[in-house]
Amino acid sequence: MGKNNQQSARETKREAEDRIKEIKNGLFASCSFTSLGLDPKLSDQLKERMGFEAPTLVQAQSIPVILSGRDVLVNAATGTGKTIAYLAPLIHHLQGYSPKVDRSHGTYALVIVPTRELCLQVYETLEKLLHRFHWIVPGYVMGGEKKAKEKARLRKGISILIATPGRLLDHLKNTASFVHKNLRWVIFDEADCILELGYGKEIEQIIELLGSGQGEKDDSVPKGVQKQNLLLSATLNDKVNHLAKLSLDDPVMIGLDNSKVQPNLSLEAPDSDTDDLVIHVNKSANPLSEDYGIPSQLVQKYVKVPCGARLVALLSVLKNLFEREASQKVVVFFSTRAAVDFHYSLLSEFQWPPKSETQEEEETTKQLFLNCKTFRLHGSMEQDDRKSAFGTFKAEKQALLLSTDVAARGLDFPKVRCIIQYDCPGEATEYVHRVGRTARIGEKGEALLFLQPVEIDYLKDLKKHGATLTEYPLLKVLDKFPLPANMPRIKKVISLESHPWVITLQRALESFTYAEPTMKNLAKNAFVSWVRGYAAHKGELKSIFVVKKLHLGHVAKSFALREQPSLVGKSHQKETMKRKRDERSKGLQSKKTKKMNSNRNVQKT
Ligand SMILES: Nc1ncnc2c1ncn2[C@@H]1O[C@H](COP(=O)(O)OP(=O)(O)OP(=O)(O)O)[C@@H](O)[C@H]1O
Repeated sequence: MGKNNQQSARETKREAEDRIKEIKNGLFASCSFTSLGLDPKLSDQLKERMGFEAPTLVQAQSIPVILSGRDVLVNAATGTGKTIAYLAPLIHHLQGYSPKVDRSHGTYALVIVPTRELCLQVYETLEKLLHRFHWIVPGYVMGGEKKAKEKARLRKGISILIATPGRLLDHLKNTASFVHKNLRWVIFDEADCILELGYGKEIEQIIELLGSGQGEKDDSVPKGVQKQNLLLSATLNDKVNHLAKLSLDDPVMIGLDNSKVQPNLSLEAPDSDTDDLVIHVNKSANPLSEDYGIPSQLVQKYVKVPCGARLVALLSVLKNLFEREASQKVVVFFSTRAAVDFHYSLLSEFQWPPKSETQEEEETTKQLFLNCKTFRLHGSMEQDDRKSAFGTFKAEKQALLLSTDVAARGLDFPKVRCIIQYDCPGEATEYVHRVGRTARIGEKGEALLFLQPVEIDYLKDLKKHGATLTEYPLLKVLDKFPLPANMPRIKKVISLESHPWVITLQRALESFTYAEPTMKNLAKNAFVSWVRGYAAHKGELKSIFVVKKLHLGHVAKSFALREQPSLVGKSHQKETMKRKRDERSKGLQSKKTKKMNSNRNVQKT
């Protein structure tokens, strides 16, 4: 590199660093945790144990209001510190109780989250925060754990309980020793997601069983000690209206424009004396793009790839990323569990250069195509494997995580530099949460969305929600890879599929898949589930993601298959036969229920 080039590279780096500094400055409030009203011991804990020098803006806005006892609806970008914003005020109150909080008092606060991983994450944060307040006991209950053990823990008493909705409802109905008569706080973290995952009915029952609905407050009790409910997400939208209506009483809205609040909802700005408590985030101080909160330092790109070259493009992008910077973490999102399994096995075993070219060479010269540790995460893994993948990926410095949307919400993996959405996320809210796994708390981050040429209109949908993406220079990246010696040099590549690197890698991938029956089966299952998932896009997106527009032979290529497998796999046949048998015995099911069942078969998370 020439002197001038070196100097301009240094300047660009400095500029980027200055920008990040600027963003970080805009993300934090210029006050202390104590000045927000938190107990000095708790503020010290935040500083010394957690390393938090100052509150973030959303914390500075939320903490005093939550401390005041008002119900609150918080809408703030991903990675801006919402967890502390609600946990700190609870701990502040509980540590000051006299007589002291005791296990025998049962549960005082309940945090409801949509996924098991988020449940564990919030629990871990809570444990750290409670280090100095050992008499306040944290705990969690969630699907996949042994119920008997949870019952025993509940019997002993848990002061602050983190829970997923299904398991919580189960305990509320069946665990007599679960004491919640002192319950004061119910918090819905990722509120919109809880509803999107279909937990609406469970939540209604939970609110009823707990007596935490908005109509059930006792007006004679002062605000500071009566029941208080909080709802939080980066993408609060009209779907949350029902839950808000059900659970929030005269709430303060933080980070919500009036335009986002539905007129038919009982969430009008509180009248007269409480008017001053309605807070609107000052967008110039808060580094968010308009609409859904996307961190402004996030570099958002899309890559346009025809279906038949998708797999090669993914592997090439990943190789380029890890060769550019070995020490980094990347998350790739897929639409189905089977797709995660296939790509995980492929990346864990596929070697490069491929066998045929190195037959004469020593075994040791071959290595994995991607030189990094690879993990997977999805909903049908064993609970222990899920925990271990989540925990290890979190701790690694250089690693790749392949996941379904189970990792899209709330998870805080430190130092993730790039998010790749290999399969489209569906609604823009999901796009926002997936990309939100990077660029957290003012850090740098990149996001790359894979689109087929027929799907390009999806960009317009994202733009409507404030996400503007620029094109990723795929051809330039492909040109960087050394061509195999036996390939003719082509001066001008006409299409991506005719690129010699794409041809060679695709052939090698197909040979690899066909060499192992297990691998081929994984590919076939992934193909079938992917096509079904594609057909399950909802609403307006149905006109963008149209199965009929797909060339299924090319889709097969994207799973390293030479020909298109039958879309009716054996397991699907078995399921269909079983369903028909059940239907015959139960009488005819309604058309609607059948449709719901077939959608469930896609196993998206
Ligand atoms: N005041 C602070 N100073 C420095 N870091 C902080 C502060 N508060 C929180 N963090 C850190 O910021 C990261 C993001 O926080 P958190 O997970 O609560 O974000 P979030 O807003 O809930 O994101 P999401 O919407 O994705 O769930 C975490 O690693 C957390 O430890």
